[in-house]
Amino acid sequence: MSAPITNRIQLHELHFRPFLSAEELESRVRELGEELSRRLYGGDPCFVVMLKGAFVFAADLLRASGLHGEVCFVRTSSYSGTRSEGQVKLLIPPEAELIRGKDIVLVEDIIDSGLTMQAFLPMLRELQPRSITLVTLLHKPEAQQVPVPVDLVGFTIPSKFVVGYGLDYDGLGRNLPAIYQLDESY
Ligand SMILES: O=P(O)(O)OC[C@H]1O[C@H](OP(=O)(O)OP(=O)(O)O)[C@H](O)[C@@H]1O
Ligand code: HPA
Ligand SMILES: [Mg+2]
Repeated sequence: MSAPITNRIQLHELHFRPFLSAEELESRVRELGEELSRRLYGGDPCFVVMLKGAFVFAADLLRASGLHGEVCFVRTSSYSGTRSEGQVKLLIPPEAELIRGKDIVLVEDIIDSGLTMQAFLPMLRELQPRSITLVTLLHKPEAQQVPVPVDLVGFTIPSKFVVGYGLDYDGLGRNLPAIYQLDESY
């Protein structure tokens, strides 16, 4: 039998404590979906989802928004364990023909140092979208090293490593239905 989601968990050598419950996530994602739908009413949206971390959030957000539009997946990578390596690699680029002239909803799971968005936004702008609305589930303002034009934030959180609901520690934890925070007392 699997452990209840309210308990502490261990991924590899690190311990994590419960931080945001599945119910809190569901309710905030519903609000974000409604807000997006208000902002983009009458627009011509295309959702750009940042893999891998944003896949769970995006699945819920897109359904909550009720908007019609294509979905495009992009993959960047910079994290090794709990640290950004600084160098942002574009592993899966966006489909240019889905971006040009569209109102892009850029879906991120987390803005931490800001380096991923700092590297990716110019690449996206080069494809000439009509507009970009950047939505992130989590934002760590105290960890941010560079400015990022964020439009919608689910939760502003402290500068501690988190996992679950799409976010990983070294590949694990993405399928947890709630979000957990690193417990450094172990
Ligand atoms: O603001 P930053 O410090 O750049 O961090 C945010 C980015 O880091 C994570 O991606 P990661 O590179 O770990 O890839 P993943 O989504 O596949 O886990 C996360 O999903 C964001 O895309
Ligand atoms: O806190 C985090 N958790 C998981 N992945 C991340 N990528 C940037 N910050 C984080
Ligand atoms: Mg990651």
